[in-house]
Amino acid sequence: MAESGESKLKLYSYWRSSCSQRVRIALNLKGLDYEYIPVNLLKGEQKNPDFLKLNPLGHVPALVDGEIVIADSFAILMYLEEKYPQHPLLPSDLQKKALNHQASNVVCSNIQPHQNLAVLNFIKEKVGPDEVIPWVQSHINKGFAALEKLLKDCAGKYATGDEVSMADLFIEPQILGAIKWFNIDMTQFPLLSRLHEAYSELPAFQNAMPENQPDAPPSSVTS
Ligand SMILES: N[C@@H](CCC(=O)N[C@@H](CS)C(=O)NCC(=O)O)C(=O)O
Repeated sequence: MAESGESKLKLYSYWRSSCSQRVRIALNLKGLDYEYIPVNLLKGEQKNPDFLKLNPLGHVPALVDGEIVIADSFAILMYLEEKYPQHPLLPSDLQKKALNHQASNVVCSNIQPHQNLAVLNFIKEKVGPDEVIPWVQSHINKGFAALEKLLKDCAGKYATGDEVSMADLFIEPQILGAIKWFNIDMTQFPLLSRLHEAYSELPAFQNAMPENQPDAPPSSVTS
């Protein structure tokens, strides 16, 4: 909740954006009320001058907290963690904390950048439309195989133990996208498949799902 005298948090988001979904989950877990401001990536609204003032890279998400503007989901999560410590996203155990950073970075540095809209449009145009899906699949498969190995000895109910932590916020949106948009065969990844099932039970994750966002088209509920 916004404290009295403080303005409500604003999240610039796109319903299908996995990076935005990470932040939506964090806000839900921490019980923070926020205003959802849609940025339609397919219409190119991320390149509008007003939005570029918030993030010169022209990417969602961006979070505005009073006078403070932060873009990049990792930076936003770190900010939320310090300013709103309820429901911590990082364990105090140093090794587990490092593992959370590493697993999160597998998704945000080694998988998601390869499937970004601008990258896919570039491949479609310069290489060929048939190469788009194989390109993304190769990066998702490589990253998911690494996550299976990385997490095999430490996963509990969730990625790094029995509490939801930061790695989970990166993993679930990536799995959803892999299944929904990139036709990944998840039977190759039993641990990630099990985690995906566990996340589907949690209201903070359910409410952050793409189809539950105000800018999701009605057809997305069944697609
Ligand atoms: N590292 C950034 C990446 C942000 C990013 O790539 N966002 C995508 C959506 S998930 C985007 O806005 N793409 C717009 C485009 O490619 O034009 C983060 O984690 O927030």
